[in-house]
Amino acid sequence: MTQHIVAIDQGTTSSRAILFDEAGKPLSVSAREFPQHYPQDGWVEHDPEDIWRDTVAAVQDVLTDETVAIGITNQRETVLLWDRESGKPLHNAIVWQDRRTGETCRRLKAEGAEEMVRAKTGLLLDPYFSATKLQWLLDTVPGARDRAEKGELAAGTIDSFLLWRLTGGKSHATDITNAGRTMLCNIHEAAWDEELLELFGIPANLLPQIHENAGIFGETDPALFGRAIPIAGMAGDQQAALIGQACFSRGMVKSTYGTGCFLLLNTGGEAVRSENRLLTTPAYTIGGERAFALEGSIFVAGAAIKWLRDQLGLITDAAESEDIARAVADDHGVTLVPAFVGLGAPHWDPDARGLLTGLTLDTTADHIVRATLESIAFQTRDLLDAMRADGTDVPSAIRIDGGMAQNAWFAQFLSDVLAAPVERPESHETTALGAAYLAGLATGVWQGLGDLSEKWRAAARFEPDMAESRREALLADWQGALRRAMPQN
Ligand SMILES: Nc1ncnc2c1ncn2[C@@H]1O[C@H](COP(=O)(O)OP(=O)(O)O)[C@@H](O)[C@H]1O
Ligand SMILES: O=P(O)(O)OC[C@H](O)CO
Repeated sequence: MTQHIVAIDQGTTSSRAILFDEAGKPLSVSAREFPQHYPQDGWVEHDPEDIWRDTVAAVQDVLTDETVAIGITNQRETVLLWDRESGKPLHNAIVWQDRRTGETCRRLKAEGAEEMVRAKTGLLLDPYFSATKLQWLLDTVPGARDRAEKGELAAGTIDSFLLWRLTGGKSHATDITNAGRTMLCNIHEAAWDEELLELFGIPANLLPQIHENAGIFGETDPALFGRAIPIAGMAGDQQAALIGQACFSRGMVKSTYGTGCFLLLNTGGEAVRSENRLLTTPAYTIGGERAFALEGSIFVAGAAIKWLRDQLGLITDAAESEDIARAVADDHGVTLVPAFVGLGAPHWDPDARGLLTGLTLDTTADHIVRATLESIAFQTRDLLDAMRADGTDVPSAIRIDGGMAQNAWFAQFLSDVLAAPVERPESHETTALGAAYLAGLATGVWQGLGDLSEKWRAAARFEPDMAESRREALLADWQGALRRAMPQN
């Protein structure tokens, strides 16, 4: 009997549904881009009703009678509050890129909270994570804290909101990878932590139950798709990409280039603590077996290409950046630091802002486009250097995916700058594939991780092809520009 799985991939810029067959082959895709809201400098919001409407429509587009399960993967950290009775959000969701709680984080650091937070969560005190965003919602939305204390409200990341809505309010759950990014979860115990809840002023009754990644989270309300379909897997999108890339052994690494760039190194059952400002994060728990990862998070990757298109009008679509980068001999000394929402790993500077250096009268728009692509490779290099400095074994080849990975010029430049081979898999939908794998493991479509590893194939491999002297010169320019983007550091 044919068995299909639908993966929901709710990303920062688009909501998608992808139908997979038993071979892990994508059969159809439905995607909808949705509006970003920037109410103030450094603030980023999403309307949860946009996300909900687009997700349901995308699932309806691809669903077949043979679909046996749904998996969910999502932009992480983005958080919202909703009414348990009506299911209505109280406010827009506050997006992971949002910096409005920078001051709160600075205060908590000054009060000496960072060590306790790091030891329990593996995270650094930065506005990136959900806890201070949720605290802001409770303190700012009129009546929210009172209603929360009376048990009238629910909170959660996007996975949890979608699950609630898809199950008609029957299931309020999340998975360990999403919980691990809230800054409220003790990742060693896989449980909400009282001391953290108190620090951020979050009532425990707001929060979902934490589950393993592969298992039955609930069933869809039959009113939505004509029948009840099990939701059998959930994971944050970067962990789902790690699974979709079959990085199941300690020492395997993947780097995903969507809105941001996230490099995850599987560290097996050990939660490795970084001395170089990387994050320690749950990778997955499947069948009781826990894996952790070291993560480097860059806030702006594909978002910089979107900026070239939407704000500067230098390109008309993202793919055009590839031909432009090839058409010029070099970047003509131009360097971009895309610190549009501060800088993430390994710098963690919420106050850094974007910078373009090396401009001359003969700089062209094409040089700026090329410098934008280059900046994402330089940031990845900084992450790998931090991992090496932590003494972890960085593997011989890096597996890449996400929208930007389709850009072959970028993939080659990345390999040149990293001085390491870069591999791109057959599947373009690696994140969604990871969510499908989880749902398929829980429903017996696939038997175990070994089964999934065998399916991974490199469709393209990029070998380093740049003189060492040139690489060093480019990296020196990058480091110089980076220092200027963070004057207070
Ligand atoms: N060929 C390309 N070259 C460079 N960037 C690209 C290309 N195709 C897509 N992108 C960028 O990739 C991002 C979309 O990737 P995706 O993985 O769908 O992101 P997300 O899940 O964050 O919404 C966009 O920011 C887009 O600008
Ligand atoms: O939307 P993406 O794919 O860039 O991913 C967002 C991350 O999960 C944020 O941590």
